[in-house]
Amino acid sequence: MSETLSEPLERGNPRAVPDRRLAIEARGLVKRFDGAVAVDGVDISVPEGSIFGILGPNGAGKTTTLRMLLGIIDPDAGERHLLGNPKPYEVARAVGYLPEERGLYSSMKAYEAIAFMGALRGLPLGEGRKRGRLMLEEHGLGHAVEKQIRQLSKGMAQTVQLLGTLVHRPRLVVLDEPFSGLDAINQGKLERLIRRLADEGTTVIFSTHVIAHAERLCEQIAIIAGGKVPFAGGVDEARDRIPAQVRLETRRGDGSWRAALPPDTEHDVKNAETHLWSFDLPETGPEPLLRELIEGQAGILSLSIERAGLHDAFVEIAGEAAARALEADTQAELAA
Ligand SMILES: Nc1ncnc2c1ncn2[C@@H]1O[C@H](COP(=O)(O)OP(=O)(O)OP(=O)(O)O)[C@@H](O)[C@H]1O
Repeated sequence: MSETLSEPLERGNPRAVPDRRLAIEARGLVKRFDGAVAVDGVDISVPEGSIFGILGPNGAGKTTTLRMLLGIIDPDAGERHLLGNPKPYEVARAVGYLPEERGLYSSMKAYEAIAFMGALRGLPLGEGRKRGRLMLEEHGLGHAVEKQIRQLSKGMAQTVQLLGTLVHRPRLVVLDEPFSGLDAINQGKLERLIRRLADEGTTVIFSTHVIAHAERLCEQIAIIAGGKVPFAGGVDEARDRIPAQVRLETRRGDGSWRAALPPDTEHDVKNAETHLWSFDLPETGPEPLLRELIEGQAGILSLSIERAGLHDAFVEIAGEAAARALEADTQAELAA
């Protein structure tokens, strides 16, 4: 039986991993702005201790969804439990939130800014100052401890804000587009930090329009487009929506084994001795195929099975328009 931190929501939770508590459980979330639907019936289940990505283009409804989960705004319909509580603001002290709009008081010193953010989540200021100094040093910003925010680069200020999000040691960390505005080196550092948090048992949910971050980091994702979630589940499960591609080289061009290849197999002859075949891996998997090839003496020269990436899965699930929108967001960010 799946165990939740709370009373299970009425509509059940078919995708929950058995025996794993849920840090977030939301069902049927709807939000309209001025009559226009921004989020249209979103279901999300985030297991405790996991890294969960909300992947979709700008305007898809990522921020609105996160804000509803956190209780910053109320949904027009649907319900959500955050750390088992149907009133998310009641567990605010156990949550760290990095909003999409970055900003710190520019006259504050870096360590004070971190302590201030911790104090907003119930951490005593003295403890926050101590932790702030330590965290800055640990993250290679020891030289910036006493610097005012206005003296820092944009990337450094963003790191300070991220540390302020974590200073009270939240059980759940919610990051809205955390990679935006960071250079490649700092993006790598952030990926490592997110992994470390999860290793320590912290649940991390982040939104992104960059497939690579979701693919590298997440155990589970929700794909969101036009306010709807056409897929929520494991990254591998999403990739398996597309058949793996088989590329086969054989010495022989005919034989009983040909019946094991799908009818739409592409066939090419490299030279009289080498036949090339490419096709979708049959649903029965590689073993029966290999057996036929071996028993039929096809003369296997090489065989590779390439699994689909999350990009192809995204196109399959969300459609080409959404995939193009993701790409455009990434290009726009690079140009900025
Ligand atoms: N406060 C608001 N008032 C009116 N419309 C809003 C408001 N907040 C969001 N929207 C609209 O809701 C839709 C979803 O926006 P949302 O910010 O959730 O998307 P997003 O996926 O986070 O994209 P982005 O990364 O660009 O913020 C958009 O059409 C947006 O214009």
